Amino acid sequence: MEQVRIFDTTLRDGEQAPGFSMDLDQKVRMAKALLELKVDVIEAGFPVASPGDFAAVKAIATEASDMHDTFICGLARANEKDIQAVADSIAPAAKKRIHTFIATSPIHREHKLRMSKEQVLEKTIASVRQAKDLADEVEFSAEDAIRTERDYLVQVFGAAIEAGATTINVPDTVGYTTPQEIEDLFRYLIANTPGAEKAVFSAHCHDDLGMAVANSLAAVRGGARQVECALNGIGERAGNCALEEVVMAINTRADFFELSTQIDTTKLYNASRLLARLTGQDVPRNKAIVGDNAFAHESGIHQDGMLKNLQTYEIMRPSDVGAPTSLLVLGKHSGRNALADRARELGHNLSGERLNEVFEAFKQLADSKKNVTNDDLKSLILGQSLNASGPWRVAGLKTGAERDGHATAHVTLTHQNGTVHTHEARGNGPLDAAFSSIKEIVGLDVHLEDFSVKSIGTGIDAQGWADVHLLDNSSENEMVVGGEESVDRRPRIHGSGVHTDIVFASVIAYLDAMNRIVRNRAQQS
Ligand SMILES: CC(=O)SCCNC(=O)CCNC(=O)[C@H](O)C(C)(C)COP(=O)(O)OP(=O)(O)OC[C@H]1O[C@@H](n2cnc3c(N)ncnc32)[C@H](O)[C@@H]1OP(=O)(O)O
Ligand SMILES: CC(C)C(=O)C(=O)O
Ligand SMILES: [Mg+2]
Repeated sequence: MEQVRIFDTTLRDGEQAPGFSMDLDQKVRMAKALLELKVDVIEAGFPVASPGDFAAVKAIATEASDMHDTFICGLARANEKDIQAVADSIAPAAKKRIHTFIATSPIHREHKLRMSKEQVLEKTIASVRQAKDLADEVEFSAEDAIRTERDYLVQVFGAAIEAGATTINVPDTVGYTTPQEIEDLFRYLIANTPGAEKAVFSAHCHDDLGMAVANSLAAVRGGARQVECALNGIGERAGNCALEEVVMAINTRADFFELSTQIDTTKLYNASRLLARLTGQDVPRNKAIVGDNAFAHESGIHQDGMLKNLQTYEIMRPSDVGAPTSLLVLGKHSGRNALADRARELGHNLSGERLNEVFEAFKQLADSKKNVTNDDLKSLILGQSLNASGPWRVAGLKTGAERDGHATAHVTLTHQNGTVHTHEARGNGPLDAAFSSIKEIVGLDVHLEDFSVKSIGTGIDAQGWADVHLLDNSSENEMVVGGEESVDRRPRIHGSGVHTDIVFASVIAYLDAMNRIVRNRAQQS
């Protein structure tokens, strides 16, 4: 299959965007990752921009001094000083490319460069000629090509090829074009530029209208055989065409494009993360190919499909891009099949009514918590089994603080015989008040001996796990006092509760212990 060259400009166009500046060490580390990715060209910087960028480009060229598959390139305006700076900085590289550019559109010619068409043409020829003697290859770009008159563009490109440029880059500098328009432009340029057969045509698309990748792929359909792109799509303003996206589109839809690249796609994820780490700019969750959600599924229907066949909802394997394995995230959109699958992984076989009960509790939890973790699920299965074994269940709880430091709790309990009971009590705090209400409704004389709450997992929405120990004060269990020793024969009953609200968790725990006492008594009688 014919190959499309991947020209990486993470370290030049990417780095020149606000927030993405890198120092020499960082640029070299990134360049090593790009070499491992096997990009065809690394545009390492704009050497005349600063002594630091010159040194970084030189250090990268030195790193690539025996790398014969990757060109090291630097950017230069169409003037002698810039071109010489690129030549000097890339000198140590095994393969050297000078990239020189000048704007060709009327708005740039008239207002920015203040040059006539003829002057721009002359600069183009002079700079390509100079660069040709200083590197293995010369690339010429007509900045803002998309907004340039087509006949003039053909003239400039023809002159650049004649002067020695072997790559002709057609930038959509301001992200203005559309897929149909750019495909048509490439067909036109390749058909009409004198000497076009001696050059590789290249696309350099920006993302101002969110079409950089689509436009680059359309350019490829129109005959482009080099795509300029940056990892994570970084670059001026809204960024450049995202390297990982364009590469995986060509790769995944080889049936459509009938083309390939030489990129080792299994290195994409790590390279993307390295860039994020070095620049301190996180990859958005929903970023194609490398975002956290690229291979994550929360909705039940998708999870069910994934459990039956991965291809139902994934067009690439995570391993194709070096990403962690697909993730079924449990949340409020998940279904029973995914819940049962995760529970099985955790050692609990849930099915039938039991699965329904846990599922109901899970949905309640998921409504109050973004992600339900394995810890949450384990405690939910355990806690739910405690809470499920009545006869009493918590149906409602409202607590409030009073000015004098006391609190009130309005508790509603249901009994398995279908009755509903409510009671409001005052206490020293919301728990004291809630426990009094429960005691009143259930009608048991108990003593709270021990109580604790701990967090399961971390974060503001972590669940609370409450443990309660009650002493059953019923008459047959009275303390026996005799001689020097007193023996407390009251049974010590334990209860647990789990909830994102710790007051609720405590109430469930208290009621769990109460339920045990009720069940014990029923058994005894
Ligand atoms: C579309 C792109 O991404 S182009 C690359 C953009 N990247 C950068 O600009 C990052 C690096 N740039 C820099 O560090 C600085 O701008 C430098 C060192 C290159 C130049 O700095 P200065 O000499 O102070 O010039 P300044 O940036 O203010 O203005 C740019 C000058 O270059 C001229 N110029 C712009 N493009 C070109 C070109 N391709 N060829 C020749 N001259 C050009 C402008 O007309 C302007 O000239 P003027 O000073 O005569 O008006
Ligand atoms: C220098 C050129 C290639 C550029 O970055 C642009 O026009 O966007
Ligand atoms: Mg650009």
